[in-house]
Amino acid sequence: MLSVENAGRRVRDQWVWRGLDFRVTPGEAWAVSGPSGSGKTLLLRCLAALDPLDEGRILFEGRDTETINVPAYRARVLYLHQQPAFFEGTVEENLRAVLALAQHSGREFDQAWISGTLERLGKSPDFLQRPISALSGGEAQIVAFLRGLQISPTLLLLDEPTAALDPEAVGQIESLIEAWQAADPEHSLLWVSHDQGQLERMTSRRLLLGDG
Ligand SMILES: Nc1ncnc2c1ncn2[C@@H]1O[C@H](COP(=O)(O)OP(=O)(O)OP(=O)(O)O)[C@@H](O)[C@H]1O
Repeated sequence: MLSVENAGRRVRDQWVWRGLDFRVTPGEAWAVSGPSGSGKTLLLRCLAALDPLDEGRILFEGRDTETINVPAYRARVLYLHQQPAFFEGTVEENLRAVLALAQHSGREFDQAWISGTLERLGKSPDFLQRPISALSGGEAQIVAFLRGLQISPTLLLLDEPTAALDPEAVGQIESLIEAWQAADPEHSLLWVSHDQGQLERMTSRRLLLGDG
């Protein structure tokens, strides 16, 4: 699914990582670990086509991400981080807004999936009408996941999405991701987390970035 070949990234004339070579096959869940500053976020941003490499290449389903159609790529490869951004309005308005983008034309708001998922997480039906500004950090992260997962990505790039959440919210996000992974044998992820217990629960392969 994803092939990283001899990848390197410099910041201020110093290599953060170099000679990075690994392949993610469909269905795999990878932990990305390493000390602070070892370039974990930078790696996920490069994989999400948000930052360029300085050498090497990234292939997604055999195609070089340098030459790929970026909006179409981002519909398949979803980057989720600690502080999702929303516009003012309700949860439902924010979920629907994504579907109005050209690259998702033809995709309908899936009321049954959204309601069923919220019910499993213990959220009442009026959750969809809550203003974004009234959500807790954990609830906002649930909305960010619903917003992303409704467009059926294949690969999730998770950059400490639960780092600032209480244990109940962490459990809800983890169950959401488990259900997503179980729904399709192609669904794969890379997860940056400083929580070793979480990485042991949620991943089975490990990429360790060194210090410098
Ligand atoms: N946009 C940028 N401009 C300049 N330097 C950057 C940029 N992004 C990252 N860096 C630097 O690159 C290095 C790697 O940063 P990165 O955030 O990827 O590390 P990390 O392993 O995710 O760290 P942490 O575990 O603390 O989140 C750091 O030295 C950081 O200061």
